[in-house]
Amino acid sequence: MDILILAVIIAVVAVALIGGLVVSTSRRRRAPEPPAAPTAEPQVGEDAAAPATEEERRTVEDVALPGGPAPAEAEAGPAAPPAPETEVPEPSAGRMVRLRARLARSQSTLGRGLLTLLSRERLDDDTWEEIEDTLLTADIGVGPTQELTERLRERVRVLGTRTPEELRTLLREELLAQIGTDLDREVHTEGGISAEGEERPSVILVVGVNGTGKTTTTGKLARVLVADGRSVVLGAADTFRAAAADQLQTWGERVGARTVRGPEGGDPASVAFDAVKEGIEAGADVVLVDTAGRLHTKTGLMDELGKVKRVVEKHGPVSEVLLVLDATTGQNGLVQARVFAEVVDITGIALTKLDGTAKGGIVVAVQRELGVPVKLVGLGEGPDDLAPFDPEAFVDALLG
Ligand SMILES: Nc1nc2c(ncn2[C@@H]2O[C@H](COP(=O)(O)OP(=O)(O)OP(=O)(O)O)[C@@H](O)[C@H]2O)c(=O)[nH]1
Repeated sequence: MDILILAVIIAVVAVALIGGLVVSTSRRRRAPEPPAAPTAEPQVGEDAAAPATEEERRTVEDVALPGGPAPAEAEAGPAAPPAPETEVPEPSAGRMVRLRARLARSQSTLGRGLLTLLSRERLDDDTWEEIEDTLLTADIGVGPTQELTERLRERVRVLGTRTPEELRTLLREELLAQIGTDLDREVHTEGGISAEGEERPSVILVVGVNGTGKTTTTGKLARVLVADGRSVVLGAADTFRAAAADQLQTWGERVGARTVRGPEGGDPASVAFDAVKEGIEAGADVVLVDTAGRLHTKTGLMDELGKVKRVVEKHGPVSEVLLVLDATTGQNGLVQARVFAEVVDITGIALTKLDGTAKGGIVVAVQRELGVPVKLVGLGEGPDDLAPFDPEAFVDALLG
C-alpha cells in the first residue's frame, strides 16, 4: 500500500514538473519580438514608417513657438527634426524703389559728384575733364564717357544759365539715354511644347564665374518667380562644390521649390537634363539651372557650358541664359563677360553687389560690351535683395 501511495505521489510530481516546463516554453515562444532596428535610409510615401498613434500625437498647444516656453513633453523625448518652413517672398515689383536708399548710399559719388561739377560758375576744359574722370571712375567706359560728356557740353551751352533742377533733368536724361529705356528687360519665363506634345517649362541657365553671386542669384530669382506666382524647379548643375548644391537646396526649400542635384563631381549636363525632366513631369513653370563657372581655360568652359546647353535643349529651347557679374570687379567683370559671350549666347545680365560699389557705371559698360540688357540687379545679401532692373529708379538713386 505504502509503495502504491509513493508511486502516486511520484507520478503527480512528475506531471506537475512536465506541465510547468511546457507552459514556460510556450510562454518563451510567445514573447514579443524585439523592435526592428530603424533602417539607415530615409523613407517616403508608402515605405515610410507608420504615423504616430493618437497617444503620441501632439496638439498645437504642445508645440513650442519661437520664443515661447518649451513643452514639458519635448524635454523628455528626442526632438523631431523641424519641418522646413515655406516662406512667402515679397513681390518683386517696386523692390528697386524700396532699395533706393541703399543704392543711393553707395552710388552717390557718381551722381552727386557730377551735379556738383556741373553747377560750377564756369565750365572750363578742366571741369569737363573732371566730369570725364568721374564717369570713368564709375566704370561707364571710355566710349560712353566721351559721348555723354559731349552731349552734356552741347546741351549746357545751349541752355545758357542753369538752375540745379535743369541740370538734374539734363543729367538724368543723358544717363538714361546711355542705359537705354526701351530694351527688353523682362526675364522670359514662357514655356513651350515638348517634342512629345507635353507642356514644357521655361528653362533659364544661370552662368558666371564662381564667387560672383551666381548661386545666391539663382536662389533669389527662384524667390522672385515664386513671389510672382510661378512654380519652380532648381537644377544644381554646379557639381564641383557640394556646398553650392546644399546652398541652392536651402534656397529652394525656403520657397517650396525642389532641387535636382547629382553626385559631387558628377556630370553637370546630366543634372541639368534631369532638372528639366523633373520640371516637365512636375508641370513646373520654370526650371532654373545653376551652372559651374570655372574659368580655368576657355576650352574647358566652352565644353562644359556648351554641353549643358546642348543636353538641356534635347527637351526644347532654353528661354534665357543669364550671366551673373559682380559689379565690384570693374574691368575684370568685362573680361569675364566677353569670354562667356563667346561660349554661350547670353540673353540677359544679372549684376550683383551693386550695393557695395560706387561703380554703377558698369551697367552701361557691360550692356555696350555684350549688346545685352541688364535684367536683374543684386542690392544686398538679403533673400529679397534682387530687383528687376529699372533704369529710371536706378538713375534717380544715382542722382539722390
Ligand atoms: N552685398 C551683396 N552680396 C552679394 C550679392 N549677391 C551675392 N552676394 C554675396 O556674394 C557671395 C558669393 O555668392 P555665391 O552665390 O556663393 O557665389 P557663386 O558665384 O555661386 O560662387 P560659388 O558658390 O563658389 O559657386 C555670398 O556671400 C553672397 O551673399 C549682392 O547683390 N550684394
